[in-house]
Amino acid sequence: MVGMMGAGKSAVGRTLAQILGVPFIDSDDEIERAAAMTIAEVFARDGEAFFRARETEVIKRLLGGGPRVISTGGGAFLAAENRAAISRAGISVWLRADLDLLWERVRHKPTRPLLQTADPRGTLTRLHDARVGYYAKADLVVDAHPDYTLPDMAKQVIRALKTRPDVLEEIN
Ligand SMILES: Nc1ncnc2c1ncn2[C@@H]1O[C@H](COP(=O)(O)OP(=O)(O)OP(=O)(O)O)[C@@H](O)[C@H]1O
Ligand SMILES: O=C(O)C1=C[C@@H](O)[C@@H](O)[C@H](O)C1
Ligand SMILES: [Mg+2]
Repeated sequence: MVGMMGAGKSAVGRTLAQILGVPFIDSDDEIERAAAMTIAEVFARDGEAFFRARETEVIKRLLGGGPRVISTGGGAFLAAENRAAISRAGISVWLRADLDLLWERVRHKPTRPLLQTADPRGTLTRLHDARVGYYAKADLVVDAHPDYTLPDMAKQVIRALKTRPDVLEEIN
């Protein structure tokens, strides 16, 4: 799962993995566990570049396992190295959500270090505009909508996956 903060990568990914009966792993959670710190603490103590290096390591390691759903962090798909690793080992799914929905979902949580600015909505907008071209490189896209539940979203992802002949057999 790739896409912006608040798109639902973690929540939809977890539901999707349950439906498919495969493990679910979240790269942000893995980084927090390995560092024994929150992402905000990693950013504050070691900086974003350090976080990005750990993120690449974690994603490459997770991609080496068996069939699974991996939810990445919102910035992961920006790096060409990560995109290449993901497309070698898996299928990327962009959860596309518009800014109003993203903002609605991130505004109440102070856990995202990149949004700790004087104008978080403006920051979210700038990040979105700068990133959308990278997310568009994903293999598949699924649109989020305020009325879609997590199972609705997971089913949309499955429907998109079924357009891929290489996964059709595995998820039937
Ligand atoms: N379809 C949905 N229905 C209801 N709530 C949702 C849905 N998708 C996401 N949410 C909620 O929106 C919030 C943000 O979702 P989530 O944490 O999955 O985003 P994310 O893409 O993983 O963001 P990040 O890049 O910051 O990790 C969560 O509280 C989640 O439960
Ligand atoms: O969009 C981003 O760059 C980020 C999203 C989160 O998932 C975390 O990976 C971190 O807060 C950075
Ligand atoms: Mg997440």
